[in-house]
Amino acid sequence: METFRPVRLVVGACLAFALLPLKLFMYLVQALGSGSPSEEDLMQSAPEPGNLPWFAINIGVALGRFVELLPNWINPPTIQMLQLGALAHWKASTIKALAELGVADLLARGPRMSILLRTDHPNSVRPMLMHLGNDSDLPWMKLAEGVKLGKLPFELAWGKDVWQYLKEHPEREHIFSQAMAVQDKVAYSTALKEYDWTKYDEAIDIGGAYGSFVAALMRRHPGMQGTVFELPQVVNNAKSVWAEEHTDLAGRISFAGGDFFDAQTLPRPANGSTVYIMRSILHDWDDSASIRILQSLGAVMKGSRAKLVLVEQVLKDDFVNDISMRHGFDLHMLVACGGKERTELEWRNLLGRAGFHLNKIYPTKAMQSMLEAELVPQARTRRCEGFVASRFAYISGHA
Ligand SMILES: C[S@@+](CC[C@H](N)C(=O)[O-])C[C@H]1O[C@@H](n2cnc3c(N)ncnc32)[C@H](O)[C@@H]1O
Repeated sequence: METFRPVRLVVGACLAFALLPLKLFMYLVQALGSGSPSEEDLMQSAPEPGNLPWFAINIGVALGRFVELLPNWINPPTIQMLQLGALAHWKASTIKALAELGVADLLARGPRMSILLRTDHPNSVRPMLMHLGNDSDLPWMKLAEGVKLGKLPFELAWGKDVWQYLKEHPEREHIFSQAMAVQDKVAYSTALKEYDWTKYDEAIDIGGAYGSFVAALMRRHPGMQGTVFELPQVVNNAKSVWAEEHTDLAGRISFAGGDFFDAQTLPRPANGSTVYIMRSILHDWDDSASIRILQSLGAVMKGSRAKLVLVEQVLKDDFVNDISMRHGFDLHMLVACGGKERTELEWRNLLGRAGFHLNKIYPTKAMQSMLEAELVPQARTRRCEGFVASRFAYISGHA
């Protein structure tokens, strides 16, 4: 039987009150430091956690986890479970409804509310919340049914896979591609800083949506050429976006439409040093589809010195006590497209099975890491396969 322990209440309340002066102190420092922020400050301010030192980020994360656990000391388990199961959903649904309805735009001239939901804020998360709301809520409701039937929740909800759905609803596809650019706003420039991109003079972004990542990369490295490779209908929109938003990069960018399962349509590397980038691509797909994508990329990289950089999450092996965004996305990928987030070992195995070697993982101060990989020369792959086969024969012989 569950009991509500008064001791917990007292300890929890003490801890909460102990944190209050700290919070007040932080508000005071903020107020003294900047005064009341003007409309212009709010519109232009783009906080850059990428500039914070690692120790500050680690302390922040640890403090955050600690504070997150405080309600567990105060609320009885029944309330906690209801909050997790219902309140969290109601809060999220309200915010997604505000995003879809454009309420923050309507309030722009009124009290300063929900500024990050405004369409015109440089760090607006509105398209991401619109995608997560309108397109993804229904599939989430089909999670239990999907598990029972062994079917993808997205397909149960909409009758087709996410890529076909987006193709048939161009207005939702536009929101989805804009939502992908939100990754640059929440991940800031950390992926651009934590890896040495100067060794490349060409970057080919495979499944690059509207090319926001490659644009930021090219701006940072003025000698770099770029290519956005996408589905034909997306690449057409990408061209219009570049004609409006990235005119400073005109002449250095190319566009190619195709299908990353078909090597014939993929851009080949130029003579210099090329990096193929796949950001948030393989987490959309299960292992067998991911291997097919990697293999078609391997076919065009063959014989060149090109490298592959995946920008993806790397899950920790133990996820006890960690119902974080990372694991939330792991489930979301399953719901939305049958994909998954992967641990380091899973990435290493996946790349290995497709003929790549994972050189190194570069963590960033955002959720994603950069995984640098290169194609293993065929002779070496065959030697490895031979070695594995001989070991297998040896083990079977002794079993
Ligand atoms: C999760 S989004 C990532 C977009 C982009 N890399 C980013 O991080 O902003 C996946 C992208 O893959 C593209 N895509 C899906 N299937 C594709 C295919 N068969 N060939 C090429 N691109 C594809 C989608 O259009 C979409 O833009």
